[in-house]
Amino acid sequence: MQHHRGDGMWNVVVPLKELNSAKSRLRRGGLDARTYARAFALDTVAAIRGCASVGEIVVVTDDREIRRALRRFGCHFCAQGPLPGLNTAIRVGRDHLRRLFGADPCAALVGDLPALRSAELDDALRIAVDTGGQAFVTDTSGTGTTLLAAADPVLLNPAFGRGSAGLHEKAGAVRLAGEYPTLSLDVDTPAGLESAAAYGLGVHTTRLRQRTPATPR
Ligand SMILES: Nc1nc2c(ncn2[C@@H]2O[C@H](COP(=O)(O)OP(=O)(O)OP(=O)(O)O)[C@@H](O)[C@H]2O)c(=O)[nH]1
Ligand SMILES: C[C@H](OP(=O)(O)O)C(=O)O
Repeated sequence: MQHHRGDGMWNVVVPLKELNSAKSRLRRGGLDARTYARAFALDTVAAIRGCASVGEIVVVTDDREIRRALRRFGCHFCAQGPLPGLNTAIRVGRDHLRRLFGADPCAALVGDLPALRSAELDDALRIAVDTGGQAFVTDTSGTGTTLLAAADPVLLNPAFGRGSAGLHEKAGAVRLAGEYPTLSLDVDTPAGLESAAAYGLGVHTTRLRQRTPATPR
């Protein structure tokens, strides 16, 4: 077992698709999806890194540019491996963290939360640890999931995708009922980007949005 930042702290998995295929709904909305996906990843991981309760971060991606861009945050990196899909990626990250760091609590976050505030994630993780099992935060629609956390990493069993909130709940995960406006705000569409901007985007997405036209094609 290696030394790490803080025994008992949360370790976090962030799955990130290859930039060329990421954020197809933004692309269909006329935005430069590749560049936005990269900025979202940077802002999401910067906010996670800013959490007092987070120890290690593992990013699961096959994208070399993302790895290069995120190196500054001291992340670990895993390749997706032979099997496709978001849940596979999260399981790969979870297992990597368990191998390296043992039984510390483990959370998975989507990588498209450009307005995420560290204090909000810290709050959610503090409540999640008390559940003793799995806990989750929904997206703004209430049907998707942005955070799945497990006090014991063996219990982290991701079912992300359409209707994931219901699936996580059915599996016994506790729906965190607090106010998590920036943790809930995964950006999939140009309208989602505008909602996130109302809360205050991270620096990378802010800069990009200032450079690119505000009105989608
Ligand atoms: N490593 C990995 N990450 C994934 C995969 N699918 C989705 N993700 C990541 O999971 C998070 C949530 O994904 P989505 O909201 O579906 O985002 P997306 O797939 O980029 O967007 P759409 O193309 O519009 O569905 C984002 O951080 C994605 O980069 C996958 O197959 N592998
Ligand atoms: C990852 C997925 O979200 P979406 O693809 O709808 O953003 C989910 O909510 O589990």
